[in-house]
Amino acid sequence: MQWTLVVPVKALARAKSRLSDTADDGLRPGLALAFAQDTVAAALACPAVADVAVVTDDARAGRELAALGAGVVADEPGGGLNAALAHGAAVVRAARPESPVAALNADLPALRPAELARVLAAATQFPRAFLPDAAGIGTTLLTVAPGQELAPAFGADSRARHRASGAVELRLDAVDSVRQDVDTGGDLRSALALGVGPRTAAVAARLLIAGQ
Ligand SMILES: Nc1nc2c(ncn2[C@@H]2O[C@H](COP(=O)(O)OP(=O)(O)OP(=O)(O)O)[C@@H](O)[C@H]2O)c(=O)[nH]1
Ligand SMILES: C=C(OP(=O)(O)O)C(=O)O
Repeated sequence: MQWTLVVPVKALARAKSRLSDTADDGLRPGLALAFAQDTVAAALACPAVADVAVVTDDARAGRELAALGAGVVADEPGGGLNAALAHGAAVVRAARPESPVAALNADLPALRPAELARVLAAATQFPRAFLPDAAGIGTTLLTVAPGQELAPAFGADSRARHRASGAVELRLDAVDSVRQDVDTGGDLRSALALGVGPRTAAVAARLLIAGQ
């Protein structure tokens, strides 16, 4: 079974505001882009993934992620994360109605293709399923079988909201790379400890050199 992934990417100039203590305004857009590049590259390297559609209004992010092999869907609703995901899911559904769809956050710089494959394999058993983030409060991945609505409820307390919506919580060990989203400096240290992709590693080295 091969999945279509929908990956939302916020405008880089506004992205990752909670990392402002770790990366200043000059470096943060590049750091957010590096997270997205490492996330998308790992997703495209996953044998369970047929294609990746990035939903973004950011021209630079769209160009760089298309260069990796992702499709790009314009964030036409411009109504925030869940509107972007619902729109992206509708667009990919129109092209591939028989494919299961997963929404995956773009801030998973340590993502490993084999771990993503295990999560998606577990999700195939359920009409809708999700994976909680490393903090246990949010969500990094929401999946939906063909013919079902994605009904994304990302944002504050999304683990509880996805559970309340009837999605099945995936309980898996050893998939830390799929859970480790990066919102804060502490999250970035955790991701670096897991081992990040090459683009994030390069920007993180510049952060260290700059003494931030
Ligand atoms: N297309 C799109 N993606 C979004 C939007 N808001 C957030 N995202 C993406 O959704 C995912 C999860 O978002 P957050 O972890 O809150 O990231 P963020 O909004 O950059 O971080 P903060 O500014 O610190 O809240 C990331 O992949 C973001 O790039 C949006 O309005 N449109
Ligand atoms: C959007 C989410 O991520 P974060 O908590 O990283 O903003 C979420 O967990 O639903």
